[in-house]
Amino acid sequence: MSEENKKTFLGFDFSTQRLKALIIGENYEVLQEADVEFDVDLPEFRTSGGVLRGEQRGEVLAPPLLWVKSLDMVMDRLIVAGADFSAVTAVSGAGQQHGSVWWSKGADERLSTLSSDEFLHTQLATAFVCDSPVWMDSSTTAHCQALEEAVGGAEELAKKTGSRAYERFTGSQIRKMFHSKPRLYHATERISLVSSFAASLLLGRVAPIDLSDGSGMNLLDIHEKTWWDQALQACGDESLACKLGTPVPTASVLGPISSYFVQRYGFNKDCKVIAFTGDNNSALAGLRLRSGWVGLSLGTSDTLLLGLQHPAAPLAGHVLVGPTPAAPYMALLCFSNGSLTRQSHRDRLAGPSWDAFDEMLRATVRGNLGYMGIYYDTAEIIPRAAATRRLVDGAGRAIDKAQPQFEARALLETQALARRAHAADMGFQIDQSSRIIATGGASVNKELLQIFADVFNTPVYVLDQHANAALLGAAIRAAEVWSLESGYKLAGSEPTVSPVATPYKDADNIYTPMLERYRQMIQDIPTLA
Ligand SMILES: Nc1ncnc2c1ncn2[C@@H]1O[C@H](COP(=O)(O)OP(=O)(O)O)[C@@H](O)[C@H]1O
Ligand SMILES: O=C(CO)[C@@H](O)[C@H](O)COP(=O)(O)O
Repeated sequence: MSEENKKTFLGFDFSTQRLKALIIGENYEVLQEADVEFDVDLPEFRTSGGVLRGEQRGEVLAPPLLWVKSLDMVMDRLIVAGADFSAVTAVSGAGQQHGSVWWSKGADERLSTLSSDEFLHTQLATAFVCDSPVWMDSSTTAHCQALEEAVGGAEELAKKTGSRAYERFTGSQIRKMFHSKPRLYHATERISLVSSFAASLLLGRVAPIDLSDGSGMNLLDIHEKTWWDQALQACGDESLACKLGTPVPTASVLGPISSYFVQRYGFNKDCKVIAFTGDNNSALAGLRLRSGWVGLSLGTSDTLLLGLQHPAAPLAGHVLVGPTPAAPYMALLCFSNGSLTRQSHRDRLAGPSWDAFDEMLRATVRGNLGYMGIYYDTAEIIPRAAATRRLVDGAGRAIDKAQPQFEARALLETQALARRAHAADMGFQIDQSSRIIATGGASVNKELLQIFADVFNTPVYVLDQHANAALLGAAIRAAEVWSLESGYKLAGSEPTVSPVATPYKDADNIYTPMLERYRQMIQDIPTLA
């Protein structure tokens, strides 16, 4: 194929701690990639782990301008990596779920008239009315209760929207803004999710919310695939539907890339922007989960993902509209104490090196002589609990601390036990015939994956093409949705997986009793009011 006809596809992942970008070719081979780590590369925003703590208890926010500036930066880094933007045929992306971006009046106009001589962040400095509440926010318990009451109870809300009310879901966050900061609510022209906000920057107008990420708001009827009026009324006023815009299927071509990117970076004016979606939704698309396969995303949060053919009505966990026609619905469980909690205890126990931490794990035996530990550095989502710490020895006695190597293994084994116990409670069927497909930053850690394999008594696999399925999924979705619309047949090869950890024969004997001990331990953890 001649250079002029070369077609490439660009994917972004605006996740909690960094912005990642990846260009793939027609065979889905990785050509270039770059990333921007918010805390390190943009210290002027003073984030820790990509977020800021708010004034009120449980508030967790991120400045949207941080994400805008990271896009300016990652584009330059892609150029340094050798990217040829003129070959990019379509672009799509993923974003951390549930977070809301509050655009000020005139946002659409401003996005469509950006000057290519200047950075995006200098031109969008006043485009937002406030910082964005993100998925780690747990400050909206009262609004969750009010939302459930207004629609006839938790069960009714779960039946319609796929989830009972959750603090981080966008509906209760909007309700909080409407009631506690009405001036900001009314000064807002449009409300985006992080994913649709990011798409807006590429599109040059406020982009629609996609149905898959839109189902993480407690506002969408996941059966009818429209906003649910009763939930909208419970969370805002009659202007809310306009502020949100009409949601679109995730496999939608939104339009051509904005002239800003054509003029500044040399994109072809026919390059298409495909709807962006949530990072877990995008991971599901990237992992191509087959029947019996369970996705395990080890990003800032730990999430378990499952493709579904039909929506179920859970009282815990979430059912979302799926991101691809092959997965019309998906199930998701999210644990907030994931990588950042592992990282902070690694620092405390072993210093800032994963190798040193892994060495500690190797110095202990599977089952950890019975030491177990619950470490919630931040409020936990499953089970709903405030930040706390519980450590027990082999006899089940509460202790304050243990030798560092026991604490290291206790943290990881108890995290894996929690994922297994709650997955079982919520109807995820995982047994020896299943496969776990791990992805995300911590999926490079073989010791951690071995623990998951043993605790679940199930082999663990990873994607061969890339450690980050959300990012790869974004680029692949760009390629496939464009191909479907244009009728151009792509060579694109299926992503493949390889085993990285197989359970030992005695895994069940060791971990089944520990599963029961975990269940007893959480009885004593006070749940959030
Ligand atoms: N070798 C490793 N072992 C365990 N965790 C790791 C390792 N390398 C990176 N991580 C974790 O990966 C996390 C980042 O994962 P990533 O998927 O990029 O997060 P996000 O997408 O939420 O921004 C970091 O917080 C770090 O703790
Ligand atoms: O809240 C959820 C899922 O419901 C989180 O999983 C966010 O989507 C953040 O993702 P990561 O940055 O941890 O990948």
